[in-house]
Amino acid sequence: MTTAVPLIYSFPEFSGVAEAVADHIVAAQNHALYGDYNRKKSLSDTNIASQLNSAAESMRLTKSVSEHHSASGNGSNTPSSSREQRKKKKEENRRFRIGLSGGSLISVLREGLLKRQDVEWSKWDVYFADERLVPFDSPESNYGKAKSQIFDNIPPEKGYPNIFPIDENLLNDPQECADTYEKTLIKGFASKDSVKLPMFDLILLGCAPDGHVASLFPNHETLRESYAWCAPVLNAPSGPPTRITLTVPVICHSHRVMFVVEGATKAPVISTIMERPDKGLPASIINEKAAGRIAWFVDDDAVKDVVGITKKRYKFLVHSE
Ligand SMILES: O=C1O[C@H](COP(=O)(O)O)[C@@H](O)[C@H](O)[C@H]1O
Repeated sequence: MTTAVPLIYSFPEFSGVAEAVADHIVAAQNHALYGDYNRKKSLSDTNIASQLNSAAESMRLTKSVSEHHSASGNGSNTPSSSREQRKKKKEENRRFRIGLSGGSLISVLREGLLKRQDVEWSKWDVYFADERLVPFDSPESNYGKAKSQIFDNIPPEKGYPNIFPIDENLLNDPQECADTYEKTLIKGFASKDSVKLPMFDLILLGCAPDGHVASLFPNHETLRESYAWCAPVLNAPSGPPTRITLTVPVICHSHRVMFVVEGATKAPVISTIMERPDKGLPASIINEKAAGRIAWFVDDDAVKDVVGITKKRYKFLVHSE
């Protein structure tokens, strides 16, 4: 039985969810890139380091994963100016590393993110929380959907993210596909130092009516995977049967985890997640293990059956430009 009480932000309409989700993502982006939720684009400010709060800074330093910092070391006049240059270079090379789910989440992101001016797309590394093993041009492909609905619609002048889809040649071999995706993660998160788990800045999750999260299905053995970063799924009970998914330890190691769920069809499962954590649905497991770093963004329909939860009023973190 969990004692974790997640933050739940509820909105009357889809547009409210989309707006708040986008704000939360941009805040996470700014925090990852600049250590400050409200940091605006300019990188020329060499005092940026003083604006990093100590928690964010120590987090970055200790995790010491693949921040692609090639120390410049040239042209420095004094020790302090070369230190400044190295610091600046490091700041310029910072990436916002996000894990994306598919499904209904994609339209929320499309609605919320594309209209914003402060998404620094070119600094995003986009991985997938799960993927269905179907061709990218199938409407069932999480990558395909995200690409056609979001990434292909980013105005060119706003830059383009680094996107890491699965290897489309491995659709018939779920184990190999999962292993290969794990290697992609290792390259992105642990190329310099070995790390036990990758630490995403943010993982975005949906939740299906049957309670599955990413491609972690209720009662499936992948829920208990404690070693692999990425696991194959062979017999999903709904949608495409073969998939790969990030594992529970990886999701729960993320700096932040966001659930985005809307619609009355989700009301029964949300009520089970919130009121019967002992049922062990995947979302309840994540609520428990990532306690303190989880926020739910829902519409009122999705939480209409839940009694006795405290819904928070969302306070926008990023000042609009
Ligand atoms: O199969 C999947 O379903 C979940 C939930 O999707 P939704 O449309 O009910 O929000 C999704 O998060 C996951 O990425 C997807 O592969």
